[in-house]
Amino acid sequence: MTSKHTGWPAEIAIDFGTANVRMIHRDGGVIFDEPSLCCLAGLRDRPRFVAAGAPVYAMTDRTPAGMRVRRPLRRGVLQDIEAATHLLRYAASQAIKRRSFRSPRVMIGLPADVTQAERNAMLTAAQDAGLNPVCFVPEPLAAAIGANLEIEAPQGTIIVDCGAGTTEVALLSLGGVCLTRSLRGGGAELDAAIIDYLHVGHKLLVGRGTAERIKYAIGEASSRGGAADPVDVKGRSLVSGLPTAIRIAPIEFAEVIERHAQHIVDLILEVLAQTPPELSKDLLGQGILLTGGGAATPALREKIEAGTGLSVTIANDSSLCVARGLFSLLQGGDPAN
Ligand SMILES: Nc1ncnc2c1ncn2[C@@H]1O[C@H](COP(=O)(O)OP(=O)(O)OP(=O)(O)O)[C@@H](O)[C@H]1O
Repeated sequence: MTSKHTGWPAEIAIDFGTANVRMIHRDGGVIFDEPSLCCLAGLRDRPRFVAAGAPVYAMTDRTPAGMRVRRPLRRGVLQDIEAATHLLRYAASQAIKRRSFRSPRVMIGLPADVTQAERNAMLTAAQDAGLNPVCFVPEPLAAAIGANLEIEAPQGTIIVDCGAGTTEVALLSLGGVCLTRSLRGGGAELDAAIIDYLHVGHKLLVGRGTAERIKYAIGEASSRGGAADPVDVKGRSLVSGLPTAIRIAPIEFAEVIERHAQHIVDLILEVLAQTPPELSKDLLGQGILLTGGGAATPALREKIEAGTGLSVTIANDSSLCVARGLFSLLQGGDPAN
């Protein structure tokens, strides 16, 4: 069936994020969901593919000389076409193992405010990986469809897609994006802020994976009402140079998390200030929907509610909203119709 959003039918769709890449098949749903990582070895001008996706997660920050873990996207933007091509080729080969399709028509989600250069870079990576032809879909639209929002209605809806490298706020109505603002930063920047805090405040050096786990632990503790439970943190002491473990009360990270959430609140306020009055009025009833993996960031919902006066809902399985929306678009429509 032809998708009304793309004009032609696609067999597979890709949600290529800063942290995770998901490949979705028209008949099989999400058939690949792994970290956006690629490991290459050897000469810089002629690198050899070692691994991509999930196996590379454990290699991060642990590679020997001559081997490098590369992240194709940074802050939501494709910055390493070579690594992206390897990762897409690997993802497609894993998917093809389970499905039989050749040179599939592909739909790729991109930030709504993507530049032509960024779009061209993604097109090159996909084509070099043997994925052709390619069409693009705005990610906030896919996220809204995946969250079962009635996007076709003549009614304003605000969606905030909280990814690892981008945070996008989009005002949607009548099946399209009316207004969008994005922050080239997301959950990965919060991880970096946690690393900085431990560095300066505790003279402890930790890696990105540890910082991300601290973030999850704080969120879990506060969701089960145990916000005071200390979090175990392991790393290298900057004073002794030795492996070190310390226990930290989550409250210590409150300021770091607050600063991160305030950037998102400011972005939403920017969109609200430019929203036409009829759509603005709709938001009093509709509220704001959070999607993306970062939607569960501790205290984010409360901070947005306090800053905007609007109700905030976190979508179910928020990190999979874009993938679910792309799946729906592959089938030529959206669940709202
Ligand atoms: N429970 C949680 N609490 C806080 N953050 C979370 C949680 N689960 C996932 N995240 C964060 O969500 C981010 C990944 O979300 P997602 O998969 O939507 O991003 P992405 O699509 O890869 O990135 P982008 O769209 O920005 O390029 C990571 O930064 C991760 O740490």
